[in-house]
Amino acid sequence: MTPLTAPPTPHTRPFAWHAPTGSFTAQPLPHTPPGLDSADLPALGRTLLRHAEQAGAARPGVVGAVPFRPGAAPHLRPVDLAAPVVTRPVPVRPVPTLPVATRTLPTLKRAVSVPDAAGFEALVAAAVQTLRAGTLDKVVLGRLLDLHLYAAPDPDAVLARLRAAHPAAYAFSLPLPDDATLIGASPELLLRRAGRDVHLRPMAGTRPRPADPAADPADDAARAHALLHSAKDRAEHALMVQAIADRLAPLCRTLSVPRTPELASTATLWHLATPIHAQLRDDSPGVLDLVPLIHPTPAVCGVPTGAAQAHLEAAEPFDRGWFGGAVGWADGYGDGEWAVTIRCAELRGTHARLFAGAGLVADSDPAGERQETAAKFGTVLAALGFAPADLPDALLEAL
Ligand SMILES: C=C(O[C@H]1C=CC=C(C(=O)O)[C@@H]1O)C(=O)O
Repeated sequence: MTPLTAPPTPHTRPFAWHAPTGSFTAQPLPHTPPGLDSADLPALGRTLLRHAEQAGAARPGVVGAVPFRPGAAPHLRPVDLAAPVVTRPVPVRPVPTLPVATRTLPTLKRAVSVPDAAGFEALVAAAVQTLRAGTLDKVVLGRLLDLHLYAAPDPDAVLARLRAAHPAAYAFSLPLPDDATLIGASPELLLRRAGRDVHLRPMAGTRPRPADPAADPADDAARAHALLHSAKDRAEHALMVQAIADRLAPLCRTLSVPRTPELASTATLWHLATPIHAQLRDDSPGVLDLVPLIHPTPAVCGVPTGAAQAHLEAAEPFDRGWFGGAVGWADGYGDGEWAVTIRCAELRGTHARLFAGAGLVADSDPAGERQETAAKFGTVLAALGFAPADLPDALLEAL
């Protein structure tokens, strides 16, 4: 097993993308085009695709991330998608057992959550009042967890562990400015465009799985069943699907939206998911036109979008940055694949900033929603070496 420490020089690390449909890594091409701070995703994409072509790319492409806040600048880089693309599916590998020597690494100096556990529950309770008053139908409240570690985690080793534990996820590692890396394993496909075919799989509704689902399959199945038949979760899910379908419909020749959601599992959580398939009316909207149309979905923001955004601006005591945005790639034909940036962290030296959110409706329970965010932090925590059954007290208090 690769040790968790001793990272290679961050700016030489490529973008890595491991999706159920295929995997690749791509080194950003050297670039100096102006306008890189543009918030206009399609225009920025066109500029960088031209640049990739001029730099001699055989298959010009862009990779990067879109922040949560609409209007904030994306982080996009030109790449050559020709050589490094691997189209076969990622092999499903068993979760590795860590040797004892690495299991205890990296040691935790300090853990701080914003808001802290009590603060988050208070924000949920306040949001529930607003939801009951009827001005909002749903809002997704986020938290961050700052870990200060004695040793800097190696992003490549963290990504390898995320992939091993979540083989069906969209696992990514994106070098950011200031030697930081955005890393995660998102279960949620924002959208994939291949010609006129567009696929989405939005998620809302969550239940934790037992610590070892294989050891207690009946309990695991009962939790999944409870989620699938929960009126609260189904209502929250339906709001989201409707909002996404409404945004897509004007561009589509056909739009297939199943009436009932399906169950989706990660290693630790059950979710409700709806696979949506659309056929575009024409070739003109590329994936970089569609991302800003769909984002932010009610899976990360709320319903109605404007009121939910205003609520989050006022309530969340931190800037989400990339959390709740989108991460992925696009090519010169307008095809590409983007995941919702959740179950993620920013790694910067010995500092790891993790993010998690929970979708709230009028009958949400503050303690339950806080526990849900703790379970969602668990994706990256485990990849950093913090096993759920063996969390340090300082971390337990912060969760
Ligand atoms: C916002 C997150 O998850 C979203 C995706 C699936 C289920 C969710 C929920 O049940 O609240 C969230 O909408 C997160 O992981 O931080």
